[in-house]
Parts: sequence; C-alpha cells; structure tokens
Amino acid sequence: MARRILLVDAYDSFSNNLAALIRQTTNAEVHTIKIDDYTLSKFRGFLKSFDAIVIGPGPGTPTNDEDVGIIPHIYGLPEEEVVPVFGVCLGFQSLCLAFGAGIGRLKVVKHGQSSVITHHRGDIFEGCGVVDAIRYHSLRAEMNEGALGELEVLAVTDDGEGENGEVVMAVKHRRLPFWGVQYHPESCCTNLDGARVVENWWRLATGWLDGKGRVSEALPAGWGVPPERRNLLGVPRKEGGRGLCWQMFHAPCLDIVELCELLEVKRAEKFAMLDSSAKHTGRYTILGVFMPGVTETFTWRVGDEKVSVQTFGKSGRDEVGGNTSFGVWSELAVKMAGFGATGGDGESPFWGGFMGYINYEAGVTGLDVPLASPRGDEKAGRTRIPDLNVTFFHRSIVVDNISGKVWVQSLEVDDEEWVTGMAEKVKLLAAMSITPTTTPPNEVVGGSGVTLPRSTMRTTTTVKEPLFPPSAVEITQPGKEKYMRNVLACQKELAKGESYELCLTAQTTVDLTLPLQEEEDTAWKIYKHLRKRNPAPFAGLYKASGTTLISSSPERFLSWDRDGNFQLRPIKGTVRKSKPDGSIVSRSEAEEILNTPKERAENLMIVDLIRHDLHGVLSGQSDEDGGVKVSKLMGIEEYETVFQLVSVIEGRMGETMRGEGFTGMDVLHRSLPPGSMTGAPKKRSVEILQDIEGTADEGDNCGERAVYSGVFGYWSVCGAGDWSVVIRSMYRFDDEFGSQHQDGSGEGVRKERWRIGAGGAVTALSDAEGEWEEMLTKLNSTLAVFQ
Ligand SMILES: C=C(O[C@@H]1C=C(C(=O)O)C=C[C@H]1O)C(=O)O
Ligand SMILES: NC(=O)CC[C@H](N)C(=O)O
Repeated sequence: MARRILLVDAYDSFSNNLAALIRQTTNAEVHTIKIDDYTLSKFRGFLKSFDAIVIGPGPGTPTNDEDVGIIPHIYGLPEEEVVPVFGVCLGFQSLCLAFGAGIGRLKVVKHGQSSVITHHRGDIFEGCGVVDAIRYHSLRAEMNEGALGELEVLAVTDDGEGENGEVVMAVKHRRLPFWGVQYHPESCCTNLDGARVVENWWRLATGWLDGKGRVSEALPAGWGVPPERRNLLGVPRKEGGRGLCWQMFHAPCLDIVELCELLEVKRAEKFAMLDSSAKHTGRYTILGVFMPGVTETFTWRVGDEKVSVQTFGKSGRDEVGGNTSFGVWSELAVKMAGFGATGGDGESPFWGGFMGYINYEAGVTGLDVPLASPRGDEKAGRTRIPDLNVTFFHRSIVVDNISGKVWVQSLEVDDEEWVTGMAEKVKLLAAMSITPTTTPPNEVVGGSGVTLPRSTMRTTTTVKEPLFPPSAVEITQPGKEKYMRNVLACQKELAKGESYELCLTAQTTVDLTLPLQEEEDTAWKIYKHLRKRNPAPFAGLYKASGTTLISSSPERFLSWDRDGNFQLRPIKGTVRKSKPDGSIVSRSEAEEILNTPKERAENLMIVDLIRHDLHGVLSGQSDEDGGVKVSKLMGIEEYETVFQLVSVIEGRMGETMRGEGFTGMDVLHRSLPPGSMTGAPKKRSVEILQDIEGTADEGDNCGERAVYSGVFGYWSVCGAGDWSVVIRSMYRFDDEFGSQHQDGSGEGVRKERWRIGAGGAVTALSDAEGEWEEMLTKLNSTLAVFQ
C-alpha cells in the first residue's frame, strides 16, 4: 500500500509544485491541508493515518502565529506521536525557531535568485554534486549555541560580506526525524541535485519509520476529496450534443475591419470579437453574432447569489442558480454541458459558446479575500458593474489570419439558410478587397531577425493624425509621487517576508467630450485605431451589459484545446522600444536588459506560481500527473512598443479527469486572478495590493481594478478555450456620465470616461523611478490613441 504524506500549506503559491515533486520522487500519496484547517487535537487525531509531514513555504514570519498556524505544534509533538518531517523555507525557519534559533531579516533579500549551496554530501545531500538552488526568502535562521545543540547544520551558502554573509541553507535535528531546507527544491530553476534532497529525505524518513516499525492507520472516515477539488459540473461528461451547421471557405483578402463593419459594428449596441492583429501568438479572429431572442448574456457580480441572464432583443432579465457549490462557475458549466456540439471542423478553434470577460475582483473573491470597500461604482453612484460578463453565442464567424480560411458556423437547428447567406456576404466582401490581408508565416522578417506581422511593419509610419481633437480629451494620470511611494510600500512588504513580488498597478482615466450624434460608435473608432497602432495577438472588442472593453493585450493567460492540452504564457520583464532620444532599442540591447537577475527573477517567480496553479487542478487528481512542464523559459518577444520576457507553461488533463466532467473552466476559475497581475504568493499579495492601491476614497485604482487585470476570451462548445490577461486595454461603463450634457455654447454633447490600467511587478531589486517609467511605457501603448 502506498505511504501517505501530509503536506501542510502556509498559503503559498509554490506548494502544489512541492506536492508534485514529492509525489514524483516518493510515489507516496500526498494530501494537502492548510495551516489553519484543523485544531491541534483534530490534527493529532488523524496524524496516525500519515507516514510523514512536509511543511511548505509561505508568506510572513514563523514568529507570527497567524502565519504558521499548526506548524510549531508539529515540531513540538510528544515523542510517541512524532513522524518524519521535511520543512521548506517557512517550514525550515519554523523548525529552526522551534529549537532555539533566532529569526532575523536578510540585509539583501533573495527572491527568485539562485545560489550555490555548500554541503558535505552526506544525509539529505547524499550523492548530490553542485546544488544550484532558487531562494525565495527575506528572513533567515540565526543559529546560536542552544540551537546548535539540537540542530545540525547540513548546508550553507555564502552571500558575501557585502550582502548577508553566510546563510544557513539546511539543517536536521540531532535526535528527531526532522529536516529542513531554506531554498526551494521545487522551483523549476533549482537543479536536479537540489531537488534530490527530497528523494534522500524520503529514504531517511522511511528508514526511520521501518526502524520504529511504525505503520500508518487507514484514513479517517469522511476523509475524502476536498470539495474544492471536485469539478464545476459535479457529474460525468455527456457525449454528443447538437450538430454544428457550418461552411468553410478561403478568403485571404478578407479585411477584419470591413468584416466587423458588415456586422454593423459602427452602431452596434452589443458586439463581441476576439481579434489577433499580430500573428506571433494569436492567429484567429473570432466574432460572436448576436441573435435576437436567442443570444444570452450572463452577468454576475461578486456577492450575488444568482446569475443574471439577459436575452438579446428582449427586455428584462432572468435570475438563475444560487444553489450550486461553485455558484456562477457551475451555472456556466451547466449551460455548456447542455450544448456539447458535434460535427464542426476540427481546424476551427471556436464553434460557438461563451465569449466575454471576468474581472479581477471575481478572481480575488475566489481566493477568499474580501474586497476593498467601497467599490468604485458604489462611490460613483453608477450602475453596479458585473464582475463576470459573458455571452453564449450560437452563431459565429472565425477567420484564420494565417491560412485565410473562414468559417461561418451555427449551433441553431436548421440554420443552413443563415450560414449560406452570411458566407455569401463575407465572400463578396472579400472579393471586393484587392490585396491579401493575411500574412503567410515567416513572410516578413524584421531587421532584427524576428518575424514581424506585416501589419506591424505597415502601420508605424502611417498613423499620425489624432483621433480626437485635443480639446475633447482630458487625461487624468496617476501621480508620480504617489506611485513611487507605493513602490516603496511594496518593497517594505517584500523586506518583511510578506511577499516575494507584487504587481503594482494604477489607473488612468480619459474623459472624452463628444458630439451628441456621431456616425460611428466611439469604441469602434478607438479600436480600429488601436488595432493599427498597437497590433496584439490578444486584441478584441466586447460590448455587452453596460460595459465596453477594448483590448490590445500581448499576454495569453490560459488556453486549452479540445484534447485537454493546456498552455499559459505569463509575461514578466518589459523593455520600452523607443529611447528618450528617439532611437529604437535593438533586440540585442533588449536581450541584455532582460537577461539581468532582476528581470529573470521577476519572470521566474511567476513561472513557479503558474506551475503551482496548474498543478493544483491537474496533478494528483484521479490517476493523472498533469504533465506540467515549462516548455519555454524566458523567451524574448517583440511588440509594437515593447520587448517582453515570456515563458510558456504547459499541462495536460487526461481522459480520466475529462470523463469525470472536468473542463478547462475548472482550471480557469481556480487560477484567477492571473498570477502575473498579483505577484507571489498570490493570496497575501492580493491583500497587500488592495491596501496599497487603495479604495475608491483615496486610490488611483478607484477601489477596484475591475476589467483591467481580469481575463478576456472564450470557452467553446467544442471543448477549447483561450483567455488573455486584460492589459494594454481600456474599458468604460456606459452609464458613467449619464447620456448627455450641454456644453458652454448650449450645444448638446456627450461624455465618455475610458479607464486604462497599467503597472508592473515590484521586486526587491526594483527602483521606484524605473517602475514609474515602466508603468508609463505600458500605459502609453494604449493611451497614445488619445494623444
Ligand atoms: C501590469 C501590466 O503588465 C504586467 C506586468 C508585466 C511586467 O511587470 O513586466 C508584464 C506583463 C503583464 O503581466 C500592464 O501592462 O499594465
Ligand atoms: N518562501 C518562504 O517560505 C519565505 C519564508 C519567509 N516568509 C521569508 O520571506 O523568509
């Protein structure tokens, strides 16, 4: 029978990586609990069912009871109840503290940085050569005579006298079966010899257990799969479903802007498009077609029990749900399950299904973090904004911007007439254009050797005219002093060990004063311009339920295909392309900047966090290991205004899980908000950021990040999904200013307030001025359309 290891998680964003490493190296069953899930007596009761304990990393300090919960009691168990323990980072520091060591602060904190560890090859370092290990810590164990009487130091690292001098990296208890390491064996950048300590620990631990003849008991009754590990649907997958009616044709000359105008975007009250205007990640343009009496928009606001459903072209709303364990998420899963479709073209990524956005705040409450109060709309007296706003499309048009293939599709029964009619219209439109707009892969190679989408090359020189007269535009940017103070406030938390990285953001507002009547909708006017100005693989326009979102995001959050292959592409590390003197940063210069410890550490922390999120759903469920791997570590990608450091993490949801009813949505809702917008560990970082970014009464972010920092994408009836991080984007609430005003001369005017968020990851290595500049760089990629 497999042995059982209990992993005690201190709300870290790396603990699932540790669980996966333990599972791989020990073949034991790993059960995870949180530090404060159980009282000590309950814990002691079920400990008999486990063979060993691993205590994970975490934010805060071992001297603070709330940060460690049950941990100190584990090291203080009566001897007859003791089992082997392996402590990592916070778990290690707690071990040292429990036996008399002091806990101090590092002079120079180490977050996401590697060190070579000096060890004597014995004990848990048996057979290890050079251990090159990743560290995430602000605190250190300070040994003294008392502690050294109880604990033996197994490894150290030398940070040099200018920094922290010698820092203890591993200890073991002289009598009891307790071991601990300060570094992170589970980080993807710790080398194999660094991870081998877990294998060695397990050998020593099982030796100890065998020596004592300790055999664990059966799991207590009722110890089952924790509710949060069940799937949204709660029932196994159903096969079959509606047949899709579709046509595919080649239209390499089809212009996306013209296609949108064919669909009447200029005056549309509702619109949904996911667009790829740069082709080096995104590829498809997906349009949802609103159908009167059929198309439903689902909205939900944090705190609401029910989900509101509004049918296009009908007045009133229905309220659904309220009695499922996952609330709105289950409602979406139920809707989707009722629609499983068959017979679409395997090459089309979207056959119909949900498109829309999910706010940052929806993700925050998923972490059990209460929202800052009041929220922006409560303060402004606006309509309550939905935190989830997605529309279920039966009719759709998909364009492959590389091959020139176009699909017109419908899930409606007997809808051939619409499909044929629409296909004819689109073909005619394409026939009227003269030049191909699709770019065969690798056709245009930029001077730096990277493939640039042709649109990128074409537009830099052509767009000069301002979109709105300067007198119609009023921009309110965050204050520099305040932003820089916030950077320092973040760094203070990093120095205390509360977080390893914090993605600080602030919002800018743009107030437009516009004529009452205009020929085309402002959102469309802006989108068209932005599409040229800042082509992006995850661009898009979404208008529904009182909110308009215009995106030109470079960052994929999460995608999955119909076979259960998942991909995340976090971006961390940004270099502005234009220099202050007007010259352009070359790719090799960008490489030099992005290859520094600061930028690499920023990226690595998020890669490890994303691995954790993905492991959390995909690994150790049923008989599957999730196959989580980093397929690209810190590649450099070039965009219109910036170079970015991008990593790719992949995983797999196998047949068993999918058969049980798990879908990509299970992964999505449990991985929100995107880690690249929070920092690590996610939960503590989100709490800290709420404090620092402020409430509607005082902060630049108006008490909420709202659509910014959320996700925008689709979940298709074919089983695939793709969601981007909402950055380099803008959004507005349609009723923010009411509908009309009088200007000075008595003419009727209209006002619109657009909101643009921007920010960047703050680490211990950041400098406040640099962070301010980085925020402005990101802001300007979209703000520039108003200037
Ligand atoms: C916060 C933003 O971007 C995030 C922060 C990045 C960084 O710190 O380098 C890069 C991409 C995004 O994950 C933004 O664009 O506003
Ligand atoms: N990774 C960790 O467990 C960090 C522990 C502690 N919060 C520190 O910063 O030192």
